[in-house]
Amino acid sequence: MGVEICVEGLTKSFGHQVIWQDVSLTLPAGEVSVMLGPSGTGKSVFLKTLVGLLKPERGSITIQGRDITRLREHDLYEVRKLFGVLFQDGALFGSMNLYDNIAFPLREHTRKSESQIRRIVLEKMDMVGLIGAEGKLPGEISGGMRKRAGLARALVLDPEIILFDEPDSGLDPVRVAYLNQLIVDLNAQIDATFLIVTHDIASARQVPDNIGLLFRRELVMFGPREELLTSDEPVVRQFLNGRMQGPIGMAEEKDAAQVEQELAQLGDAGHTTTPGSQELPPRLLPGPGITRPARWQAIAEREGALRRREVAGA
Ligand SMILES: Nc1ncnc2c1ncn2[C@@H]1O[C@H](COP(=O)(O)OP(=O)(O)OP(=O)(O)O)[C@@H](O)[C@H]1O
Repeated sequence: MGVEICVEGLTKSFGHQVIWQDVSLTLPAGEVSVMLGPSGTGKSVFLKTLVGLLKPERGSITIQGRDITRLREHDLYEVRKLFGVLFQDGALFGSMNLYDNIAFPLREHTRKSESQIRRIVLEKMDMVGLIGAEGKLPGEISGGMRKRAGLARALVLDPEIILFDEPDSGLDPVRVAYLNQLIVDLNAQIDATFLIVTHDIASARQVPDNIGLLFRRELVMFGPREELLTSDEPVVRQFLNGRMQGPIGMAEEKDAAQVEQELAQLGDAGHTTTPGSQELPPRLLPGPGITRPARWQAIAEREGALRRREVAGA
């Protein structure tokens, strides 16, 4: 079972530039959460702060009863072993074949024998569909395969928490669909806590249990998928619909009068619609033969109730 991460009142700045402030959220154990936000709102900085690579100015990050923002380097090293991180480009070593890339954390951080390492590496390569590609160099394979190799490497130390930094960037829609299915299947199989930073709205709609949105140096919302997807909050709606009209501008936020005018022209002033009037798209389910975690029952009931309310209100 993955572990819960509890973030309270977190603030991160670089010099005078506040990246985000007073961020509070709980990533529930074993669930998949997605963090959205316009470019430059500090999503990657958030991931790096969670894993202890960046120090926040204020607030706490509690994992297994310890506030990791206050740990010394040695203790932090231990906590980091709970994490697997999939970086944007897979962060593979170009001169090593996939087998050696994936074996690397085991050789660095454990005393396992080469035969034990072989068993683990092949098991993880099998999970991500890379059996047969052990001898390939990163430069010889596609972007999608590199992501999957990076994911296999993030899995070898059996992490309790996996952070994904834009796993879908640079992939075509079909590869993104396969990767999303792999993420949902993996979460059902290993039950770790997942946090995914993405710009892909289709993925954000289908994959997670929870969604958060960073904007204007704050966490605008964080909550169950169905709450965000049916929200009438103008920033959330603009972002999830990928449109220009709304509070989010090209470089900065827009002024209130302009936003009001745009939303009125769109016939979509957030405050005049019925709360929760947005449609809830279906969730991506684990593939055939994969046992669904216990929480799926509760989620299905919650979403079913919401759909019934939608139908009754239509
Ligand atoms: N080490 C650093 N020192 C100073 N500023 C930094 C550092 N790392 C990030 N920043 C700044 O923090 C801000 C947020 O960056 P970050 O990469 O987290 O944004 P993001 O939301 O992930 O963006 P994108 O969606 O485009 O990847 C940017 O203005 C960036 O320049």
